[in-house]
Amino acid sequence: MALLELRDIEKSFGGLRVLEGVSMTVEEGSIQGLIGPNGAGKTTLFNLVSGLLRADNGTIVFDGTDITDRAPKHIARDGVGRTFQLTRPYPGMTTQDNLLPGLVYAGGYDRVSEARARALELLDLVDLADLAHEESRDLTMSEQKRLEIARALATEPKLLLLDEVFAGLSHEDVARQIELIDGIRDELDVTILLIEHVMEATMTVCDRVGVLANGTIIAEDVPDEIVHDEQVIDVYLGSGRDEVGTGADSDATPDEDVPETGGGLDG
Ligand SMILES: Nc1ncnc2c1ncn2[C@@H]1O[C@H](COP(=O)(O)OP(=O)(O)OP(=O)(O)O)[C@@H](O)[C@H]1O
Repeated sequence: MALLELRDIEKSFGGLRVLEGVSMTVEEGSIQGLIGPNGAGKTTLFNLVSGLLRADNGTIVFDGTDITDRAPKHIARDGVGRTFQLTRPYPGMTTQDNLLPGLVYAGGYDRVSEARARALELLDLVDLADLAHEESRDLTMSEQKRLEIARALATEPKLLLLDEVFAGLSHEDVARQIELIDGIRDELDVTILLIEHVMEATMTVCDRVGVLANGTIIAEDVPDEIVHDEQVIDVYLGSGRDEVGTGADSDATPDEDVPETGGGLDG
């Protein structure tokens, strides 16, 4: 069953047509990737789904309900959680307290004592329980990225939108992040849609991947098909083709750095 369905979504900023008829579905229980050149409109799509922006045309259906014109707070309460590309913990708050607004605002926790207990469980899940009482601004980048995920989970989502949660991480931290995302799907029963430029990680963790370019979805398939799709290679993967691995069974995975590709069209 489709948990999220986008139908013919259009969005312009002034004279700039960013999305020109985007249709895609995210199946319940899946980890779906969304890749595409810089400026293709991936974050714009997240902003539309989470209600921060309004589509000019088209329909967004989440869990059987039309949420196209809903306010962000209602969409969060309906069960769509998200992270932001730039992590932004509440300054001056501990790691644990950073989760409380989400738990109370959208997670359905009225009692602070229960919210605090749930916050600790979520911090444990993202491997930050030891840092629960540290000020969030003292966390490393990798820890802040995991806190960002925990903050999104605090809203108790059915669908989690992850915006570049592998960017800038070491090879080791990328592997840990992949494990975490798998765990969120399997243990919390959360469906995941993720935007990413780190191709090896994307192709490893995702069940299916959609490619956004030129205002539309130009391909949508399992990772192994996407990395061999000529059109996708032309507009996005480009010369990074030989560096794009699909995980353990790939015959083209480099053993040094995790490849990051943003080639192809810019802007
Ligand atoms: N609020 C806005 N006002 C005007 N233009 C915007 C706005 N938000 C996004 N844009 C423009 O829309 C286009 C798509 O931006 P968006 O951030 O969605 O792309 P993206 O695919 O997420 O890119 P990246 O991979 O670099 O993060 C860009 O040209 C961007 O400058």
